[in-house]
Amino acid sequence: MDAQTAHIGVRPRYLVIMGVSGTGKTTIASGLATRLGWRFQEGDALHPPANVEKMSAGQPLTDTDRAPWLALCHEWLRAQVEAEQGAVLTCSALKRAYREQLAGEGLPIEFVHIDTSADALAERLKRREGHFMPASLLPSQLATLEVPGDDEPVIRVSGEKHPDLVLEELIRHFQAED
Ligand SMILES: Nc1ncnc2c1ncn2[C@@H]1O[C@H](COP(=O)(O)OP(=O)(O)O)[C@@H](O)[C@H]1O
Ligand SMILES: O=C(O)[C@H](O)[C@@H](O)[C@H](O)[C@H](O)COP(=O)(O)O
Repeated sequence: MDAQTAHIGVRPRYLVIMGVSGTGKTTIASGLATRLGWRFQEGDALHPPANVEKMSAGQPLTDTDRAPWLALCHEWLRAQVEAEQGAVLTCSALKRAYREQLAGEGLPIEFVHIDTSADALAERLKRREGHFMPASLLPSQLATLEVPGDDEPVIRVSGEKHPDLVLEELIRHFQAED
């Protein structure tokens, strides 16, 4: 545990910040990593180029498209667990089977599901600049999402509060559990 983490009083965790496009994964994950001194990986950056081309062209990914991406996400998580270094990954992790793949080999992964209304998401994606994901893919993202069940290791937060409030809520949750 480094000085910053010790100060906040949160033990290292291995988090996947999940949810549909535009829900705030990057915003929350990068904020957590900065505040807690943990490693951060943008899951979008692990997509094979063919996946990015497909999404950019407005086509939803299939299970087959996602398989190599999820494998890379899993590898990144495994390396962080081996290093015993707190870590935060963004990954939509839309289906239960994807979450099982991410946490495979018994990794102690926790998912943070950011839930945001379809209307707010559509508005955000329309306004977001410099990202390959078009707003037109939102309906397929929402249709594909399998909301994590109570039997899954998930922390649920609303993505409609200010990001600073979401970060405070999560850090308080971690402090209370440690
Ligand atoms: N809680 C929030 N309230 C309002 N806007 C937000 C919030 N979280 C993120 N945003 C904005 O919404 C857009 C999508 O956020 P982003 O973090 O890129 O989501 P994701 O990584 O899930 O696609 C960005 O323009 C971001 O600034
Ligand atoms: O599984 C998928 O269909 C994609 O991975 C998708 O869920 C993801 O959301 C994109 O990578 C867009 O990136 P943002 O989520 O950052 O908008």
